[in-house]
Amino acid sequence: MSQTTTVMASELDGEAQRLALAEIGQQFHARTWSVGTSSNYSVVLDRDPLRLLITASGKDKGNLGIDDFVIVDESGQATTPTQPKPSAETLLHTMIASQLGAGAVLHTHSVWATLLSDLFAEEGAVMIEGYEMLKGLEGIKTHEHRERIAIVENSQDMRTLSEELSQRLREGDETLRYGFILRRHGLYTWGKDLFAARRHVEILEFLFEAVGRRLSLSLPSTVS
Ligand SMILES: CSCCC(=O)C(=O)COP(=O)(O)O
Ligand SMILES: [Zn+2]
Repeated sequence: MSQTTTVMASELDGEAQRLALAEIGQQFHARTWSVGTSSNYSVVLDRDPLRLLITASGKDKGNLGIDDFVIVDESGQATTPTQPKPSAETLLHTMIASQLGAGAVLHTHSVWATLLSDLFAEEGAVMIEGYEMLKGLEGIKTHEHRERIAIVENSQDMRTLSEELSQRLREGDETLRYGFILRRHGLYTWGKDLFAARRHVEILEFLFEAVGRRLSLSLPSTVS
């Protein structure tokens, strides 16, 4: 095989993206955001038609191998029959990638996001205000900002869940600008590429922990 053919074959198969997602799994596992088999990660390989590289279902996210991924199409189906079973939550990834044009989607299961999603379920969002780290979210330029991150009731019915979220996104729901937390489940966030999506996970998980610890310490929630 010529050098050009080798490069093209490895791009099609997403080898570099597999390694990048495996590294993210190791890092998120070490941060306790992706322990056990929790979480799933995806990156867009091709846009037209959509080809998404996503973690296979039930894999240890701290120890992903090169074959622990699946290439799926826009409907969440594996593009070839010999691949492992894609994540049970694939439809959320394909919806976000196609509807928002996200280049990567990352889902984590941190303790703080899980607890806050329960605590603020009735409000329908976690409110974050006044923290410098908000500037790590795409487009936010000052700490003098209030962001509300949606809390969505958890479900095992991914088709209904992705349709519900798709509808809210079409309506321009501002609490879905950077992501959402499935109640008692975990965070979904995304970005124009893997770097931006990873940054959003790191920033949001920091902010959730800050809000959670502030409440645990009974510190006032008002910004001065
Ligand atoms: C113990 S994790 C439960 C399933 C889940 O929420 C998750 O994120 C992993 O599911 P997958 O099918 O992507 O392995
Ligand atoms: Zn999950």
